[in-house]
Amino acid sequence: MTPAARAQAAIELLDQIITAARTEGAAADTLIARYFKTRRYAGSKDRRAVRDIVYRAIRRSGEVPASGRAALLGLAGEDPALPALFDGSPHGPTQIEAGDEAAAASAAPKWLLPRFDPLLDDAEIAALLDRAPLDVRVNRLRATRDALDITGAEPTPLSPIGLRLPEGTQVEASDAWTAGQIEVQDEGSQLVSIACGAAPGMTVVDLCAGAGGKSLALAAEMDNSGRIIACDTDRGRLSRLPERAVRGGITIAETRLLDPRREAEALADIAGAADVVLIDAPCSGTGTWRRNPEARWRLTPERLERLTLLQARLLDLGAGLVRPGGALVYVTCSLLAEEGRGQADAFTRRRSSFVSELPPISWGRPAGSGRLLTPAHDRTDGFFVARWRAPC
Ligand SMILES: C[S@@+](CC[C@H](N)C(=O)[O-])C[C@H]1O[C@@H](n2cnc3c(N)ncnc32)[C@H](O)[C@@H]1O
Repeated sequence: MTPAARAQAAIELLDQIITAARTEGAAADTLIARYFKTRRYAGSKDRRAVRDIVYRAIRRSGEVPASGRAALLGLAGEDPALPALFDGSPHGPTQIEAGDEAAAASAAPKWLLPRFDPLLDDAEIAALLDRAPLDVRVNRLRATRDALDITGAEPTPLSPIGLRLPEGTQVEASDAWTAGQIEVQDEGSQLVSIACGAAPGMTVVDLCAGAGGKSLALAAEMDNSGRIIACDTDRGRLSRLPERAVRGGITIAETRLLDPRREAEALADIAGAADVVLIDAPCSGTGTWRRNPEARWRLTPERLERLTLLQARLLDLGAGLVRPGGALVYVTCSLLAEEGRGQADAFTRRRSSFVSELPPISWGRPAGSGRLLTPAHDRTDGFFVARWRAPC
């Protein structure tokens, strides 16, 4: 492909990504993969170059751009190599005309800025668009961090069970991954799993387990002894957990598919019985923009309101599963006050018999009754974590 044809491909992809963001359609990565599946003439260098342009254009636009062309023209204002590619050649973008719209640069949608946790200033918000490192969690059941020999791997600065790998490492092609010794997991996600305080022999409910990232980490903390009930309403995600558990040598995790709004019925047999309940709640994902910058284009005030209502409902549901004296842990990969400290304060007001306690960790910063990890301060994905002790 010529450089101009790559620019045109980026415009077409950005148009698709913008439409998908408005209509809750497929993720950018999926759209990019589909696009190239039907364009076999594009070699790996072309695909890498187009992908790079697309993601640079996404990262610099906090607001949804008017079109793919506007997104790229915005980027062209900052990258001197791009304007010349609007050359009107057969496969390239048409020439730039006076009045052509160019997307403005910003880190986040304007309506969202006042809703970030007060700890986040402009520099912290800008850092949400930095490039994320590639972290893996070492599975204590299969290996120790010191004994693993992976080219270029460095210990993660905060997590005692993490390794940071060179960008582009093909983790799933490695022997260590095949042997269940490592799992891809951001350092922040490892730390909030440790903050649950799960120990051997416990009964632990992971209420929003997804594909089991944190369930597997909890199982390792528990030395594969006890019981983990991993729940989710998404059949596709939850169905990936058993295979991952087998690879990691984990036998204590069972999955339970929940029917949205009828979760309590499916959990009646374990009401008041769990030593630890983890609620890794669905959220805006503002703490993971480094990996999913287009998530900013998908969030709307209405969607955020639906999420905060669901988080409150899941907290109340989780509270009913904790045994007397057990722990309730609330985690979000959000850096918005209403999904973090606001949600925790509202729960403490609703359920005053649950005593808020600081998570047993030293990383991050206190944020209301919980702690906050941010890319700028901790070099991890953003997380809020809070913890309560149930009444005896
Ligand atoms: C932040 S993700 C969980 C990520 C996962 N714990 C991990 O570490 O990979 C939130 C999950 O909540 C699930 N969810 C949404 N509504 C739910 C509900 N009513 N009950 C339980 N899980 C729900 C979503 O399907 C999603 O998988």
